[in-house]
Amino acid sequence: MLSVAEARQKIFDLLTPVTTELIPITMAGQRITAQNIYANLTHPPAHTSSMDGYAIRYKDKDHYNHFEIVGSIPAGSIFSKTLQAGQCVRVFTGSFLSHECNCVIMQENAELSEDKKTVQFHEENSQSGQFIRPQGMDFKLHDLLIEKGELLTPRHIALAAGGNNPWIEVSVKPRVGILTSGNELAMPGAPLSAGHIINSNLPMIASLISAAGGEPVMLTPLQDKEEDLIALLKQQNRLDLLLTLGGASVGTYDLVKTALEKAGGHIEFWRIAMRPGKPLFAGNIGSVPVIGLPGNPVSAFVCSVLFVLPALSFITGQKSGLEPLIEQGVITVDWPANNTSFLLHIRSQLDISPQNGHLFTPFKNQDSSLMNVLKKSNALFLHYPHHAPIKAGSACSLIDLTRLHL
Ligand SMILES: Nc1nc2c(c(=O)[nH]1)N[C@H]1C(S)=C(S)[C@@H](COP(=O)(O)OP(=O)(O)OC[C@H]3O[C@@H](n4cnc5c(N)ncnc54)[C@H](O)[C@@H]3O)O[C@H]1N2
Ligand code: MOO
Repeated sequence: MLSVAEARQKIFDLLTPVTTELIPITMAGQRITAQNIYANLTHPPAHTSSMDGYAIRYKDKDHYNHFEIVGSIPAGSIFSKTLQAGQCVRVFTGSFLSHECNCVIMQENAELSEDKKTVQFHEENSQSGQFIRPQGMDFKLHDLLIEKGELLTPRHIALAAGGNNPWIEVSVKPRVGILTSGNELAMPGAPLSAGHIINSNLPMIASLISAAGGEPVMLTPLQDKEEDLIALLKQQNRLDLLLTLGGASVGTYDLVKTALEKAGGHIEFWRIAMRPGKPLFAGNIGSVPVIGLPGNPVSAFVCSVLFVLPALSFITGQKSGLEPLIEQGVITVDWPANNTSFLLHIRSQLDISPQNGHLFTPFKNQDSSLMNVLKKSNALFLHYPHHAPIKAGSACSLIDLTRLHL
């Protein structure tokens, strides 16, 4: 059976990066940059005041009791004169300053004369350059602001926009088809007959795809009927990735793999040495890569973390963010040996505090159908194959799901 790393590499080999598109900066939030973004101007464009007050020549500070006010620079305007000895100019936060203005005194430390033509400063310790943002302090023309492959968070959007980039080249959102099947499944809210359970995987995986920057394409849920599966699979040629859910195992009604082959598709591998998620398969139908997720909700979720999110990163060229990061945490309870050849992903509650660091507690019931345990789990503890029992207080590997916003 393949290891997780081998299976992930085989999935990458099936994938093709999406194309790119040019979109307005106002629409570019949460997208992945397809090109480096550069500064089209310098920011700030000039020396600017960071306070409301008066700008002076610092060298005049100790030589004058009263400074003559020779002008005012409201935001959006330019001061065209050059300050002479003993002169000052009224400034506001963001005012552009000429080069000889190298000290700003806050208005709280200034006393205007009655005729408002002069001002006296009561500030002992003013420094040269105080309350002045030098030209280009943030970035300079042609500076690299954001690299290709970065996720555009609101922080990135501020920088790209501030660098005067009205249009951004981004990766097209990958269209990810989601195909659920099973006679027992009814969508939330649909009439329920005896023997039915709710199709929770479809909403779960759709929300996971959206959260990861993809466009979920929810295909009509099917019954366990091979001909219907074949017909639907044959139509899927406009997707960047197809996820099937359920029917991946060995039961009489686990038809998805054979349906894929009969529809003209190909299975690259089936089964991996992990739990939950052992029956995962991957392949393709025409140009569309297919990942076959197991039907148990927890298995589908864990496989999505380990395989679907990295696949989306690969397709969009995202450099970091969706890869599950393996960290260390300290287990709070004794945990039995892993006597299997499977890498176990144990659902756990992780608590991070400055006093205790990363402490985690696995849930006792690790059944892969339990959505309630999954909801409470913010971490997956990696229990390696053939590992001895673990004592409380030992350091272990884990994946912090909150880092993936899951
Ligand atoms: N004899 C064996 N039986 C099973 C094996 C095995 O190796 N030998 N593997 C087990 C493992 S591990 C898993 S995981 C499951 C996966 O099976 P399938 O991928 O074939 O999934 P189904 O049989 O279709 O469903 C499993 C389980 O999940 C429920 N389910 C399915 N789809 C949904 C959905 N969209 N929303 C909510 N719940 C869903 C389904 O009702 C079943 O209860 O196989 C084991 N069996
Ligand atoms: O691997 Mo299954 O996914 O253990 O429930």
